[in-house]
Amino acid sequence: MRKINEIFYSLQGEGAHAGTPAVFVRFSGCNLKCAFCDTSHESGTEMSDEEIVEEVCKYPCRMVILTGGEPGLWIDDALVDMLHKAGKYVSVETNGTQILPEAVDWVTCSPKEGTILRVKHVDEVKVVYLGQDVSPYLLIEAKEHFLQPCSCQNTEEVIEYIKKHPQWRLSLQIHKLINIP
Ligand SMILES: C[S@@+](CC[C@H](N)C(=O)[O-])C[C@H]1O[C@@H](n2cnc3c(N)ncnc32)[C@H](O)[C@@H]1O
Ligand SMILES: Nc1nc2[nH]cc(C(=O)O)c2c(=O)[nH]1
Ligand code: SF4
Ligand SMILES: [Mg+2]
Repeated sequence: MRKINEIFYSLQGEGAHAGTPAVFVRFSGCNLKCAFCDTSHESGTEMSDEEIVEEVCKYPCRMVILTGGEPGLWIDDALVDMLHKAGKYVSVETNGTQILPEAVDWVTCSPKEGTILRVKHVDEVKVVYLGQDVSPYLLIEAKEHFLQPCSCQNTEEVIEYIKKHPQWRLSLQIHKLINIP
């Protein structure tokens, strides 16, 4: 059984897949307590993998986004295999502190200051920008490196930084701009 905070159908709002319809599976619980975290994930219901997959399959899209909380604490090969057998593409939103199942199709790593990265394979890096030194995160091998404004509040600052450091791309949280989950 796994503790699930919510399962909902929306569009990926962030990063390289922004705009793609996806079912979000939000796991309860995290190993970090980021002051800026925009998600209350502590409450949850225990669900079996069969129940999780059944709920996911109520929606017609292929992409499933495992998030939280920190999904890296809670997911394993068995769940990823079951989602694959149901025909799904499995994407994970992680803070990067945990080793993930290798079969995951897409890893979005959002590293946090003062943590040690244990994730082995990263497809995109997506840093919440608050004026910190983000240059070390360019050394993480990935297809794309995104900076994301914090709660859409410092977009100008992020744009100015990216124009000076064009290795980065802007990730807007479009779901917050268009008021969808
Ligand atoms: C709620 S976290 C859950 C997954 C994982 N714990 C992590 O931090 O990547 C999902 C994404 O939202 C980002 N995020 C959290 N709070 C934010 C905020 N206030 N503004 C912008 N992005 C935020 C995180 O950095 C992460 O990329
Ligand atoms: N629409 C939408 N896109 C998202 N991308 C990552 C999210 C997350 O909380 O992990 C998220 C979210 O909460 N909503
Ligand atoms: S690691 Fe992710 S879920 Fe955990 S507190 Fe930070 S932003 Fe929130
Ligand atoms: Mg979110």
